[in-house]
Amino acid sequence: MTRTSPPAKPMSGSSADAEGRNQGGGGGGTANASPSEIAREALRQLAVKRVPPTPDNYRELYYQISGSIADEAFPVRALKAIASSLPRSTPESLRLAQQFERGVASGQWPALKQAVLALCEGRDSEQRQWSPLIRELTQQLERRHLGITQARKRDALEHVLGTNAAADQLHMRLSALVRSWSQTEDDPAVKLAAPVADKLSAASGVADKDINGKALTALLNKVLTRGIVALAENNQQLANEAQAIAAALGAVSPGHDLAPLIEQVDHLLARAEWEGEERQTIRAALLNLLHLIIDNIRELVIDDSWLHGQLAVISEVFVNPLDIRLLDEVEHRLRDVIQKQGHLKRQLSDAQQRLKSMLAGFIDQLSAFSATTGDYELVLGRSADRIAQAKDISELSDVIDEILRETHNTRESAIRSGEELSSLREQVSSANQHILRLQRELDETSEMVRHDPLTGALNRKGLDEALAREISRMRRLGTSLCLSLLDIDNFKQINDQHGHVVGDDALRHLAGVIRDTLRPQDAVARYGGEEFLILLPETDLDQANAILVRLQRELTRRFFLANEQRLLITFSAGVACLDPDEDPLIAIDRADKAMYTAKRAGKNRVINAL
Ligand SMILES: Nc1nc2c(ncn2[C@@H]2O[C@H](COP(=O)(O)OP(=O)(O)OP(=O)(O)O)[C@@H](O)[C@H]2O)c(=O)[nH]1
Repeated sequence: MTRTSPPAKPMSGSSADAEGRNQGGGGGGTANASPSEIAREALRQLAVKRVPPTPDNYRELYYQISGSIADEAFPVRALKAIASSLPRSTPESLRLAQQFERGVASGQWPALKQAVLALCEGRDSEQRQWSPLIRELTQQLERRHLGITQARKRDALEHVLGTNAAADQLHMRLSALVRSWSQTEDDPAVKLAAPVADKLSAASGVADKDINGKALTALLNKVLTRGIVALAENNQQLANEAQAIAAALGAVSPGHDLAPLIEQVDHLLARAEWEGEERQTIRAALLNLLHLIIDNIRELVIDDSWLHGQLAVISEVFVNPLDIRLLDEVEHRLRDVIQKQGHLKRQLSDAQQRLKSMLAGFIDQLSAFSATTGDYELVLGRSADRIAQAKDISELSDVIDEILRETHNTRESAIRSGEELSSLREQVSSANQHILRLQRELDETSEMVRHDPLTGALNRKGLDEALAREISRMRRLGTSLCLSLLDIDNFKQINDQHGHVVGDDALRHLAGVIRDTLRPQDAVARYGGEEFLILLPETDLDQANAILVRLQRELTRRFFLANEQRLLITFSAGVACLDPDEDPLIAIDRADKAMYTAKRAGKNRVINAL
């Protein structure tokens, strides 16, 4: 291929630009013709062929005539147009556009090639920058910002996306949006609720945030209507506010700005906190008052050991953290104290009344006796005068008769007084005995009120109270309540071999091990001779079974000593869980049947009831 000079354009203008820039060779077909001859011939053919004399047509004919190949012209103008439309919004895109411009200005294909390659690479790397932006965008969309609702965020995003901006501009605008969100604080209310939302999401297996949002709203509604309203039982205003916020929450539609509601909830919670603190203070003051009253009663009843015992138990309750079961126990004990005090007061006033009337009788007797002896003294004085003045024996015999008669009367009266006084003394002593007997009877009955005197476990009355209390707790709190009936194995044998006293000790031992093994909230009652019933609140059937098995193991560790001989006490047990609406007697019956199944199956085992 021969290199030719660029054909001069027939018209002036851009030909100068083209000159010297064309590279590569062109061969002459008319090898001997000079360029000007070829040019002339090309113009002639344009006219002959009636081809429009455009530069391109001229150039084509020129090369046909010369028989050479046209060097491609460097398309400066077109390239400049491209350069002007290159993006320059980011420093990087500006740098690339300028490099491209320099490539065009150089008129050199290699420089332009470099600029185009850099441009392509820049595009690639810009493409790669979208990934972190999209990741950050989704994160910020999910975050809950203080003062920016989700709806507002969606609107802003919609606005940016809806502008049909070029990719780099879109990138720039989205970056700015995401940056503004990321610089906004998190909403603390949502921070608090987040773990709950996560739990709900995990529990339901649904990651949908809308569903979580609804669940959270429902949850908050419950907190307000049940939690706060219950807490504010003595503060109607607080309760009303909680109800009002709950109602407003129920009316919230998607996209609603929650910020004012969140602020109200914040305020409400602060007031509920004060309410709680005030209650704590009142509770502490009431406890102090109760302490004071108990101390005073204790000082007043110096001689009553029973009352002292009861009061000691009550005082103990306040040493430990308050517990509803213990308070229930205190209430029952206080009732017993009040009842006992009432009895004692009545007895005391009866006894006082009787002693008063006895004393009055005694004084009457004394004065009657002294009146009699006073008369006797008068008679004696008078008789002495008459004896001194008597002139003969016959006069004396009248005096002696009178003395004898008065002496006899006085003696009769003294005997009568003595008898009456000793009868009075007997009455006082019998009244005292009566008071003592009453006192003893009261002591015994009060001890028997709710506990079995042999084992210290609850008796039937105590069991009934504990059952009623636990069933109502179960229904109120929706918890589970299990019970177990256990019966000592071969107890008759223990009695027969070691005697009844050892049998009693064995019962006491078992009751002690049960008490030590169970939790404080569990209750144990003696249900029959060698039968015990255990109440296990907040326990399901498997847990109850495991507790009884643990009790069996504990009994193998803690031997019972019968006359220094180690005896292994075992039991068979049936376990049943109460259905919320079930009659407790039916549940006990089910446990009883399971216990008999355990006996028939070989004893020393625990079986769950059907
Ligand atoms: N020492 C003593 N024995 C009692 C008391 N109450 C019941 N018993 C005795 O407990 C025994 C129960 O005997 P059974 O009903 O035959 O039962 P068992 O020997 O344990 O046999 P299984 O239950 O089949 O293992 C009887 O001998 C009763 O007299 C009590 O308060 N003290």
